[in-house]
Amino acid sequence: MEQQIEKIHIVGLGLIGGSIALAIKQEFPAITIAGYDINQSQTEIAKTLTVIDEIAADQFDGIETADIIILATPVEQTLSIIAALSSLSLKESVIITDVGSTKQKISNHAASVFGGNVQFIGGHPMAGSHKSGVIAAKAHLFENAFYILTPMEHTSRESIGILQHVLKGTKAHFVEMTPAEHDEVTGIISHFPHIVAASLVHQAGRFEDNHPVIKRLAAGGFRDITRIASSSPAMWRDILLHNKEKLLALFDDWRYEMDRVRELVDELDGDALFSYFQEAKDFRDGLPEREKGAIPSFYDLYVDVPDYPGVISEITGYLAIEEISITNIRIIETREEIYGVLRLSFQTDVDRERAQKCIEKHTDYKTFFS
Ligand SMILES: NC(=O)c1ccc[n+]([C@@H]2O[C@H](COP(=O)([O-])OP(=O)(O)OC[C@H]3O[C@@H](n4cnc5c(N)ncnc54)[C@H](O)[C@@H]3O)[C@@H](O)[C@H]2O)c1
Ligand SMILES: O=C(O)C(=O)C[C@]1(C(=O)O)C=C[C@@H](O)C=C1
Repeated sequence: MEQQIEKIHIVGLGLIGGSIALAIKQEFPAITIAGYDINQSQTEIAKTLTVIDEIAADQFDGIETADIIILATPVEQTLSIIAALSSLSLKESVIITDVGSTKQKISNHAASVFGGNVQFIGGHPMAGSHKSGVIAAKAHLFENAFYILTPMEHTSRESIGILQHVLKGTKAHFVEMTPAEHDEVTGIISHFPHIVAASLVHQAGRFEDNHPVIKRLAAGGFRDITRIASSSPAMWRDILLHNKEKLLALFDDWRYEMDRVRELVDELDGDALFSYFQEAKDFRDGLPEREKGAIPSFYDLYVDVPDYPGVISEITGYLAIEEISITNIRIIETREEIYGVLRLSFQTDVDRERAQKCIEKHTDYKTFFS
């Protein structure tokens, strides 16, 4: 790598900015990472957790000496930061990138603001969480995920190589596409599903007056499909505002889809309904699990546990001793006799395997995962 990267400046120290900082630091401990977040407490937590080495007093404090600038704010904020950056004296060789979930507006804005004078490379790690904030940041958040890059026409291959090298610690797989293709694809597999998740929650909420028990009865299916409805409202407001055209087309497509299913139900067409679910199952089961591409947001481990008070804290206590973090825990089945099944969810399959070994070491509870 020709250019020596000594300092990285990150604006936005939340889940993604923090996770990228941790991943870079893990791979390149000698690189200095300075960071700023508009929420002072986020900045302070990031420093306390050594996610960053230096606190930038404001968005651009010390940015003139940065080799790489990473914008990790909600996408509407990214636009205004790009505009502000254009009037600063930055390193001639500086590389600027973002992590936004939308690319067209950001890339067009960067092109109009920077022209060919700055190496701007749009970026989007296709992994994350419904959680927000630096407290949720993890170095391995992007492991095995796709990291989409949307370079500009004048972006040099050398700059792209440098950025990919610096981001090597993410253990993500880099793929390049145009901003337009990016917004279309992510509209289908990310943005619109978030609208659907939130709409299902609104629908349940509308029926809660007549059925107050709805919240208590909401089980795995509703919880699974609506998990992402717990994501950051600010983030998703901005994403929808940035991807309006693609999403309007998807609303039309969704209406067609709902009318199609409605008709099958109305006609009590059992065969067609069976095929409808079978084809969906085949597609969903075909999603790549462990290779490149779609990765499960969580890796689940099932534990057969005796149904007595304290069994959950017993299990989590053993995992805490070995510093194995859990992303979710739930009793998913209570059998007639004395047993229940705990479903423990982990961010990676490495954590899951460590947990399985830990539980088998400390207990005789049966564990299993698919
Ligand atoms: N959450 C995900 O799963 C995910 C995945 C991939 C990409 N992204 C994208 O990453 C970006 C950040 O998302 P996140 O999940 O880290 O959200 P987050 O809420 O965890 O972090 C965003 C941070 O930016 C800060 N911020 C907002 N405006 C700012 C400004 N003007 N200057 C400095 N800091 C500012 C906020 O205080 C917050 O701490 C978004 O553009 C999002 O679309 C999110
Ligand atoms: O894992 C989650 O909770 C996510 O929603 C992550 C997710 C997505 O899959 O839609 C959300 C936004 C991003 O731009 C990329 C990934």
